Amino acid sequence: MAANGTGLPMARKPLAKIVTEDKQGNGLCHDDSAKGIKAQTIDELHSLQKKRSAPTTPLEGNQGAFASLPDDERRRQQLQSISASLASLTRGAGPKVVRGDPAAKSSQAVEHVAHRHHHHVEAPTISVSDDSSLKFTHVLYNLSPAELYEQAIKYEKGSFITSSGALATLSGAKTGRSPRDKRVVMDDTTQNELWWGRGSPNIEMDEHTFLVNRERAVDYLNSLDKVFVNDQFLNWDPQNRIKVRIVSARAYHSLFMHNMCIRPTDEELENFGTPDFTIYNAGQFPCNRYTHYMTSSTSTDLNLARKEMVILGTQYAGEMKKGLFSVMHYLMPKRQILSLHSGCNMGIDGDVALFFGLSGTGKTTLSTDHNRYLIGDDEHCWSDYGVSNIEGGCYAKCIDLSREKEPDIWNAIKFGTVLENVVFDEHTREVEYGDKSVTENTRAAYPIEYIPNAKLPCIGPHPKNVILLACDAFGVLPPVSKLNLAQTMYHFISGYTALVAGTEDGIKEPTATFSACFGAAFIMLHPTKYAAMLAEKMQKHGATGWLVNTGWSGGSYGSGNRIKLAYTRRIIDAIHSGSLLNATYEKTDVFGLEIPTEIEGVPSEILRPENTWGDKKAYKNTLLKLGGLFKNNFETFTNYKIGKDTMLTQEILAAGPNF
Ligand SMILES: Nc1ncnc2c1ncn2[C@@H]1O[C@H](COP(=O)(O)OP(=O)(O)OP(=O)(O)O)[C@@H](O)[C@H]1O
Ligand SMILES: O=C([O-])CC(=O)C(=O)O
Ligand SMILES: [Ca+2]
Ligand SMILES: [Mn+2]
Repeated sequence: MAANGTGLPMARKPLAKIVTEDKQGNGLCHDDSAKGIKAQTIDELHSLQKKRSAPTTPLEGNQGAFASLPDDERRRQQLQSISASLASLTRGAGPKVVRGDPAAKSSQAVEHVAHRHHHHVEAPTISVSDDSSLKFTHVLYNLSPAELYEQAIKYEKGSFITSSGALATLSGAKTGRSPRDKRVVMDDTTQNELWWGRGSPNIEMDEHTFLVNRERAVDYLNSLDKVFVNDQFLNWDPQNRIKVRIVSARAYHSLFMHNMCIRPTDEELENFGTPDFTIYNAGQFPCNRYTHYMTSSTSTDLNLARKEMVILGTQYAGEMKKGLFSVMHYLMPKRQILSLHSGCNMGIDGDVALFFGLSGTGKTTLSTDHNRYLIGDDEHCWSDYGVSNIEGGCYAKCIDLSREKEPDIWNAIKFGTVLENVVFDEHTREVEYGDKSVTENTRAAYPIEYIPNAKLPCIGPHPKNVILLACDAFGVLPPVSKLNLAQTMYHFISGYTALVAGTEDGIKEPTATFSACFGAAFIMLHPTKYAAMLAEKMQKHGATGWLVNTGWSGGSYGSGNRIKLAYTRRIIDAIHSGSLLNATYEKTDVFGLEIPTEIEGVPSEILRPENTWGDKKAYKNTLLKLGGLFKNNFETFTNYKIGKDTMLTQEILAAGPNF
């Protein structure tokens, strides 16, 4: 490289000016012919860059809360509603809210409104004005992904654009959910309705303590220059759709929920009205350990009567997603609709499969299948009309993600996708999916339409196959077994897996876990309520149950290996196609499972776990050990009746391991 004093390589010969011919054939230098811009100043030039969003189409008739109102009035009412959401319960008014970014000069004081509320709560109202009532809270309302990217990159440390266009973020000290910090308000209604006590995820708190935490969150949010507000929907079944509002402090949280909940159209947003449920996410701010019921600085609090959730002391975005899922687990069964921690997809012939399983067992991986339509990866409802996804996006684990094994998920990680806690090359911004430096629970959250064969709207007919996924760290469960109804219910209630590290805070090594209904952390009623509904629906619609081990083979965790994803996919293919239903079966000892002798594309010897173990004695001991763990776990359920059918209850009790 030649030195020329500029640090740039020296050109050998000056390049000739590029000359183009105009119509008259005169040689013209192209940069002289460029027309001048319209702007006179830099500010004017910048103002040309952004076009005002087109006004949304006026509605015919009086279709919603805000229909037939002039635009200004509608926007004023929207702000009023947000101010009402953010109102302190101990002061007279909601904050002065103004729409737009505080950094953009033009938004200042244009549309501001303060909500005055009529008290329903017996809390002291302090009429003297305090400083908080003097300031404005800027509301960034349903921003677009591009706007949220800019907010995140400008203001949130640890936000970067990866080489594929995703937004890399850090969730802070918590990189998984904190189930021990979940609290649910116990009142006269919930005391009788919900599942409390041993084994239940619902740890009680009282209404007053909830209000203390709510006030803490609201005061924190109002002390900020700006908050993000998302108004969105849950549940693709239009009859049972829920309106949710998420108030948060971070662009990361707003983009995450934009992706995970159902995104309203402009028209739906105009008519949104009052939300059915509101989340106050003040995750950067801890709860107060002096507050009753608080056992750490993290608290995620559900109040079903107030239809509110408060988040303090954790920025892990999955808390919002799973908090809303808990709410659905309460609301839907009241309407005779079964809520499910399951993935769901549909074949070209309309055959629907549900994939149940605890975190990391393969719901997202296996429901995302290039040969089938994806209905959803994690949360569904099963009503009298079929299945519907609760969410509008997917939340995939991305540790060791590979383009070859999971191409659809790989390709979904592009502009708009939130990538949590991944490590990337500081220069190329290429993500190193194998890197666990921040956490093992790295995640990608993307809108469901980023999967090319997503089924939109995300609904489908009644399921034909119900696949229970277990990631068996002991390596003794067969790769696949066919279940009768009683066995399906037994395994559904047991909810066995080896919890893969990371998704729940504090778990570092896989261990055997039992989690009723494959999601005890999110259910609100007693597990037998959901189980009875599942049995009734499976029976009525003739669905077949399967148990698929996506975990170890040839030995336990540490000595055996995880079953190859390619084999699991062949097994799932055989379930979908119906070919496995007609295979030849033999029965296993201890668990009494029906296992097929062969499946196309899968080595037959792995279908029978004991074949794959070198040490047969160790196999037998491990099998008995796991059987014992199942028995112990199920003891708590032996006193419950499952549904109206006493026969079924007896059969379920007998469907467990026998030795
Ligand atoms: N045989 C297998 N079957 C399924 N998944 C496998 C298998 N082997 C390895 N895996 C890996 O296991 C993980 C399964 O995670 P997945 O995201 O599907 O979990 P999930 O059930 O959706 O959990 P969550 O409810 O936490 O989202 C993926 O990282 C996948 O690549
Ligand atoms: O909730 C989360 O953080 C991830 C998830 O899907 C689960 O744990 O089931
Ligand atoms: Ca998932
Ligand atoms: Mn999940």
